[in-house]
Amino acid sequence: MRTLDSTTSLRIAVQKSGRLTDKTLNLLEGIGLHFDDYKRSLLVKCLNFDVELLLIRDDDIPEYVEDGVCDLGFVGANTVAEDEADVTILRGLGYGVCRLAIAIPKNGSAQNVEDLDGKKIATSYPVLTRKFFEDKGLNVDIITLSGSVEIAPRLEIADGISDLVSTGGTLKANGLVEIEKIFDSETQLIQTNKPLSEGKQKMIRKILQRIEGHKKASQSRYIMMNAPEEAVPKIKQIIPSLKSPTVMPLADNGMVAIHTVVPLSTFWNVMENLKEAGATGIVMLPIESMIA
Ligand SMILES: Nc1ncnc2c1ncn2[C@@H]1O[C@H](COP(=O)(O)OP(=O)(O)OP(=O)(O)O)[C@@H](O)[C@H]1O
Ligand SMILES: O=P(O)(O)OC[C@H]1O[C@H](OP(=O)(O)OP(=O)(O)O)[C@H](O)[C@@H]1O
Ligand SMILES: [Mg+2]
Repeated sequence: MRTLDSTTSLRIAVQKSGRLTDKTLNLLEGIGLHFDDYKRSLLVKCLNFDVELLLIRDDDIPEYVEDGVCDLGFVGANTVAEDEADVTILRGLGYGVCRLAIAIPKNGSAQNVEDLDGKKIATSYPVLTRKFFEDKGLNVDIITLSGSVEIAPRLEIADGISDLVSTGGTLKANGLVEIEKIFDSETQLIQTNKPLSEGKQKMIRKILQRIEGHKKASQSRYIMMNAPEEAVPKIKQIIPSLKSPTVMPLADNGMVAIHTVVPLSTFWNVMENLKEAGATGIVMLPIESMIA
C-alpha cells in the first residue's frame, strides 16, 4: 500500500469508461482542474494543480479510497453502499441519479415482494438486495450476475431481479415491472479516512468550495433587462432575491437597466412576469461560478 509520503499529489479515482466518466471529467474541468489525454492513460496528471486522476472501474473506487490508494473518489452511492466502504461521503453531486429496485416479469405469477419469498433474485448488488429481503423477513436465493441482469427472468435463471433503474426503459424492453425501490442513488464525492497531509486537506477544501460554487452557478442564471423607472418596485416584487438591485440609468430618459441572478427553476415564470411588468430586452446568461 502507498505510504503517506509516497506522493504529494492528491489522487482522485474516477470511473475509466462508463456512465459517470464524462460528467465527472466535465465537473473537474468546470472547477478549473485541467487534464491532458485522459482517454489513453490510467494515471493522469493535472496540468495546473498538484492532483492526479486514477481511471479505474467504478466497482474498485470505494476500496481504493478506503485503503488510501486514492484520497478522493467520484462514484455512485449504490457502489459505496454495496461495498460497505469505510470512507467519508463529502457530498452528493446530482448526476448519475438512479435507484436500485426490485422488478418482476409483467405477466408472471408474482405480484409483489412478498410473493418472491423462497424465489430466486438475480442482481449485481447482492449485499443491498440481501439486506432488503432480510429486513422484510423474506428468504430469497440471490444469484449474483455482473451485468445484463434484466435478461435473467427470461432465461429462467431467476424469478425477479434487483437492478439499477433510471428511465425504466431497460425494464420495459425486457418485459419487467418495477415493484419496490431498495435504494436511491446519485454520484458522490468520497474521501479516504486515512490521515492526509495539510496540503492535501487544503486542496480538498478548495475542490469542495469550487464544486459548491459550480453547482450554485449551474442552478442560477444572470438576467439583464431594461425597464421604465416606475416599474422597478413591481420588478422587485417579481424577483424576491433582488434585495438591492443593480439599477443603472439608460440614455433614454426614464429608462433603467436592471441586472440580477435568479434560480433556474423559476426562470421562465420570472421572465414572463417581468415582461408583463414592462421589462424589455430581457437577456439571460449562464454563470460560470458563484462564490459567496
Ligand atoms: N440508468 C442509469 N441512469 C443514471 N445513472 C446510472 C444508470 N445506471 C447506472 N448509473 C450510475 O452510474 C454508475 C456506473 O454505471 P455503469 O453502467 O457505467 O457501470 P459499470 O458497467 O459497472 O462500469 P465499470 O466498467 O466501470 O464497472 C452506476 O454505479 C450508477 O451509480
Ligand atoms: O432505467 P434505464 O434508464 O433504462 O437504465 C437502467 C439501465 O442502466 C444501467 O445499465 P447501463 O446502460 O449503464 O449498461 P450496463 O448494464 O452495461 O453497465 C442499469 O444497469 C440498467 O440496465
Ligand atoms: Mg462496474
